Amino acid sequence: MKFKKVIARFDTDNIDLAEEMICYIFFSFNLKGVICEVPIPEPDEGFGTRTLKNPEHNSIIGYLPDTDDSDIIISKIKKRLAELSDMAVQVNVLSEIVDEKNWAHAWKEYFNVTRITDKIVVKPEWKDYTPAPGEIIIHIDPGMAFGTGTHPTTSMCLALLEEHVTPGKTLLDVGCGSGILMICAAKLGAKAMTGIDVDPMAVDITRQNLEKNGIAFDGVTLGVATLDKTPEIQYDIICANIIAQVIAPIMPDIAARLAPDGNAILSGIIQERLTDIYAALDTQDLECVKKSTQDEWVALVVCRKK
Ligand SMILES: C[S@@+](CC[C@H](N)C(=O)[O-])C[C@H]1O[C@@H](n2cnc3c(N)ncnc32)[C@H](O)[C@@H]1O
Repeated sequence: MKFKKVIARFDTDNIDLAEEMICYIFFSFNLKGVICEVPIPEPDEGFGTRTLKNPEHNSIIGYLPDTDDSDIIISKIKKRLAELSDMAVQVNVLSEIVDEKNWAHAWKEYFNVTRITDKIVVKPEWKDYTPAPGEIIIHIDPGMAFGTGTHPTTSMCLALLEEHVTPGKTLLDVGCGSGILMICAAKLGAKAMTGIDVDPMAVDITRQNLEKNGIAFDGVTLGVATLDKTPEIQYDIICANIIAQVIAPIMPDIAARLAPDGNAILSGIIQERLTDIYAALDTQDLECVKKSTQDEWVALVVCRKK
């Protein structure tokens, strides 16, 4: 099958805000395999055996099946992206036709072994890494789904999972992407886990990655669904690494599934949207007990008000 690769190359002083806005527009047009490419410093020496290729530009890339409608969709995307100039984000959109087999692996050259904490390391399947005693290695092949651990929103969630998951805890991951958070939780001892995503490809990739990491499937439920269509079971930990515009409206559904002493880890939030999230927490009698930040991104740990 052929796809249209859509590249939004952008220039701005606020890269995180631009990433969030462009990803939101890409998701709203149902683009698949959305990745953010921004120039980053070289990884620590000794991580992996190959040199990372650093992108030259800030770009968000996504894919659309190449159908009769794809050019119309791209022109609508261009129109929405042009409106970002009001927020001092200049976007230039390029598109090209690619074969699925070519693009599905193109991003791999940017993904290296990534240390998240002293204990947690994310390792792409095709890289070498010898674990130190006691390290948790997350083997990941995100395929077309989001979640390599290199993005601040994911790495903050992984670090917060290390603080909150103890053996036997139950977990719900809203927007499981590559399954990276579920794998981390399972390796920290979580037992019953549910992962949902609106993207069927992400759910497939999560299933494959759980298998690659030797995570037993009894106690694991995966589904292509939104949270309101997911059974109202209570979980000790709920993760939602999406974006603030998605998280704030589903706060009642999150609250309904949070165990009395449970914690929700909310990520994918940029500083500018924090007040929307705090307002949504308030309506559900939830409060923030920890705030992590990396660049412009924020991840919150929330619980019921005591
Ligand atoms: C930023 S990625 C996070 C992936 C992974 N959990 C991580 O932390 O790296 C967000 C994921 O949420 C999914 N998503 C977007 N809106 C959603 C919604 N309303 N309900 C469930 N999943 C959603 C996307 O398809 C995507 O896979």
